[in-house]
Amino acid sequence: MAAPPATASASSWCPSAVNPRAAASLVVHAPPSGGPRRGGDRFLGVRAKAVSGVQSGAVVDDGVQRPWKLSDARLVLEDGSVWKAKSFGASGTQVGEVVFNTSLTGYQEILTDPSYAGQFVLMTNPHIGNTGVNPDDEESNRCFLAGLIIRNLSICTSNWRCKETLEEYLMKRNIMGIYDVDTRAITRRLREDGSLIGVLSTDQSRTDDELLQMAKSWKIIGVDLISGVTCDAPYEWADRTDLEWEFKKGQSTESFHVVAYDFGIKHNILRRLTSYGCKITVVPANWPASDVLSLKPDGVFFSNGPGDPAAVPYAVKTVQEIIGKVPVFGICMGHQLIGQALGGKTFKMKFGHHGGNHPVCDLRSGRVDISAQNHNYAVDPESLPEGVKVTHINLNDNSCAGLQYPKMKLLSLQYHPESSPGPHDSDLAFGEFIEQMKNNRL
Ligand SMILES: NC(=O)CC[C@H](N)C(=O)O
Repeated sequence: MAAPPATASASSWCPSAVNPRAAASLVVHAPPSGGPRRGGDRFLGVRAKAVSGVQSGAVVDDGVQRPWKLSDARLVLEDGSVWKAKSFGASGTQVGEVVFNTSLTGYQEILTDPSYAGQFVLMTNPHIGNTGVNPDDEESNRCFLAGLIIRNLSICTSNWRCKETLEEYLMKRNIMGIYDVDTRAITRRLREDGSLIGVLSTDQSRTDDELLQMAKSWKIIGVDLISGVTCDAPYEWADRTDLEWEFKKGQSTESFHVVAYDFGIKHNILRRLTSYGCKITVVPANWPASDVLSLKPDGVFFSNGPGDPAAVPYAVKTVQEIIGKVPVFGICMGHQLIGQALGGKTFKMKFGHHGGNHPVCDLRSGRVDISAQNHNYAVDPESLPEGVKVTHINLNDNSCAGLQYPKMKLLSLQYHPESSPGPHDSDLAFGEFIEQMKNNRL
């Protein structure tokens, strides 16, 4: 393992100063704290019970005896950078794509969003874990992501809904987490070089080179990740947003039967559709379009989901067979599949959009919403046929954030009107889908 740069200082860690691509060799980055910091390492005693290999006894590292461990995990990125960190949650070795999420909180919803399958989520907010975890904020029944990367793990939890700590939660679900790593430096690198594949390991017997080779030989583009997260069989969904939390005024009087394709669906999409008066049948990603249409639904919903939309031609074909026959609404992966089904192209973005603070403009009204986003791919509007309207753009980079094709009674959004986590500004999009189904009845 190469030694940290001799002149390691805050500025020498910035990607332009120490760029492993330029150096063409492994560059090791020590944890930013370099040892116990106020609060942070009092935590070691608490963690010792849960995490194997972390003891509060003296540790000899680099020939120096200290009462704490400098690091017990490594994140090795495909560009050759090695980031030493402390582990919490599961131990082991895991490969995935590293993306950064700019939400201030909502880590539990992020952990259970199936669209993160195959990815490590790095939270840019430095303080994570302070609200613990509760049974109500799950966005699916499992954590599908590769792991969680954070700067500081809160030493205590203080929320009236908290039932367990973030660490206990990750341990139970066998998900790896690391903290005490320079998340800001990694984020700057991802912004400069684009999303990177990484390997996270607590296994000291593996060399940095081995982990680097693992990262370099792993692929996420062109892989069908939907089949690993979709449900096995159809089911009915009837839960609405709890009245305690409901912010929509007025009760829905009319009821609509919606079939929702589960490409990795988030629970809050189902809750919001139900709150707007929908009765929902959820079907697996490979459910035949003919079976769905034979149910004579008022509308069909195409959900969010992980991975590359170009890697799931079966789903594109399904969308093609349904659009134009009944009103449809797509969110995120659903939006991308609609784009492809219309004959358009999707492409991989440099580092994607992940966070609850993305400004989106509805070009029809000029209204700007602050939105929740989580995607690495986008629809190329130039590739769409005439008549398809780009209704929304992301104001950070002008990328396509929404489509409408009145001829086909079709609406779609690249971002997440259901939020969870994130602002509720775009909730009215569900109302637009309802209006579309209403008008189709007339
Ligand atoms: N949230 C989602 O549906 C993600 C869509 C797609 N997997 C992407 O990364 O672009």
